[in-house]
Amino acid sequence: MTERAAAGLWVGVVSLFPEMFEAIARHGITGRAVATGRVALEFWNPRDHATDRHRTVDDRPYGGGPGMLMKVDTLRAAIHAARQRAVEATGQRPRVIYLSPQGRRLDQRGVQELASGPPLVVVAGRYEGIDERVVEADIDEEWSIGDYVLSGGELPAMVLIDAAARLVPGVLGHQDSAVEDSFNAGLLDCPHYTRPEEIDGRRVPQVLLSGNHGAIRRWRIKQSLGRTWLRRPDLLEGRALSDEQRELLAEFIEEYAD
Ligand SMILES: Nc1nonc1C(=O)NCC1CCCCC1
Repeated sequence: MTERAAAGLWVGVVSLFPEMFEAIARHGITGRAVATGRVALEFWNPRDHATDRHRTVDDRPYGGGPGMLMKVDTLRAAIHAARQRAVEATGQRPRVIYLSPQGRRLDQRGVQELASGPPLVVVAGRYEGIDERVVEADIDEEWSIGDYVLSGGELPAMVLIDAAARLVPGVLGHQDSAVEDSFNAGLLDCPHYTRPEEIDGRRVPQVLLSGNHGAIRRWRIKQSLGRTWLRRPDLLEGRALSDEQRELLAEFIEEYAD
């Protein structure tokens, strides 16, 4: 029996392919978050607002050129319906998000901002996109998951929802100490190991088998800092390190130089 919880995150999704979202709504940590009601997902399909016989949801671009755009009236009807439902369900006006390569680059800080704010309505584009006047009139924020072009906004929407869902209290069973997390947040993860103790002659670092939890904690912080220094030094720029973190990073660098 899954316990019911108040939605820590309410997301309305506007998409022509709502069934794609089963990937996050029906599986794993996010699936359990939805099943327990910690994350509420509701869907609006512009096609359901089409009034013509062919249920048209695309339209030709002014100025010609290849491809189509999402039809304005069916898209706007879906956005407005989702927005209204957000207010009914949460008592708050939603933040309406559009995913596109033209948006602000999503990172963990951005995910934290979105997860801790008002309910979200996420609009997934298709074809060549949406009319700029809909962006101006109905979209509050445009976000990008990276500098590449996908076939639709559904996968970016799922990336955003997945990352935000993990920040909802109770979604991650193993909520570590918040303080530790905040200190190590924004660093690359340390290496992880599980059985067997040896793979092709490669052994698990002895410290992880020692049962010395203090040494294990320090080793993991040192590895996170060291990997960040090696692979993403930009994440360390301007970052305040604790005395312990500075010592551990210095140790890593010294050993690396040897
Ligand atoms: N990259 C991205 N980050 O967020 N979205 C992205 C994207 O590539 N989206 C494709 C969509 C954009 C709207 C028109 C149809 C294709």
